[in-house]
Amino acid sequence: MIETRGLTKSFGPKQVLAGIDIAVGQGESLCVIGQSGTGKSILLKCILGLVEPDAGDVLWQGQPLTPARRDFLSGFGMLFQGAALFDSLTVWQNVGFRLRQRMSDARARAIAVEKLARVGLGPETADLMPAELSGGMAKRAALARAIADDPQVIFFDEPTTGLDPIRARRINELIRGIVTETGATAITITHDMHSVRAIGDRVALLQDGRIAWDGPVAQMAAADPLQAFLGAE
Ligand SMILES: Nc1ncnc2c1ncn2[C@@H]1O[C@H](COP(=O)(O)OP(=O)(O)OP(=O)(O)O)[C@@H](O)[C@H]1O
Repeated sequence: MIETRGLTKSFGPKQVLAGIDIAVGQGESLCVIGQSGTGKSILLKCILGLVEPDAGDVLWQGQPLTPARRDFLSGFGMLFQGAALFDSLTVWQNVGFRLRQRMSDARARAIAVEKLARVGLGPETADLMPAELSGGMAKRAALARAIADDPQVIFFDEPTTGLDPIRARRINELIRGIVTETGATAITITHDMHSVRAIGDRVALLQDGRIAWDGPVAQMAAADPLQAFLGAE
């Protein structure tokens, strides 16, 4: 279980997070939505320990995730917006990046090839360079990297950004399948309501620094605060 309690963060006079309380249970998939600039990325960075909140706590299994425990997060998976593959490494070296720190290249490569297969990329892609991949393939490779270490928690930052609707749908379906089959906890930052429907069990709306609505995806059609998002589709 990952939880935030009373997270606040300001930049100068601007308060971006004004007390965020969210809890995501083991195996649950939460989507955080909100308009551009509402602080979704800052919230994610606070959870990951990349930004220090002004106040509040991030808890993992009931215990505060202090800087000393942040190394826990190195075992978590992360799909970055725009894939963010390392240009100078091959696809399998990207996927096996963390694995290579604690096992032989042969073993890491075998796991990388297996994870690439899970996201629909054949073994022939393993030795390509990221520049040789299409946008959709790069996103898949990045997804394979996010799951390479069988993480308990996976963060997805705008997973469909830059993809056409068909590729976006395939990525959403892949994510949902992977989250379900691994039982991982998933936190997805998105403004794509198709992603919310495909990936999420629950959705939280971030607005004016607070969670304006938090509930099951199945109930969002009747939620007043979400109407602007649903109407924009
Ligand atoms: N290092 C920083 N210094 C000052 N302001 C910042 C900093 N980082 C973020 N902000 C501000 O915090 C607000 C929230 O930014 P954030 O990137 O979290 O928004 P977002 O909801 O993820 O937006 P988008 O959907 O466009 O990515 C923005 O107004 C941004 O300008």
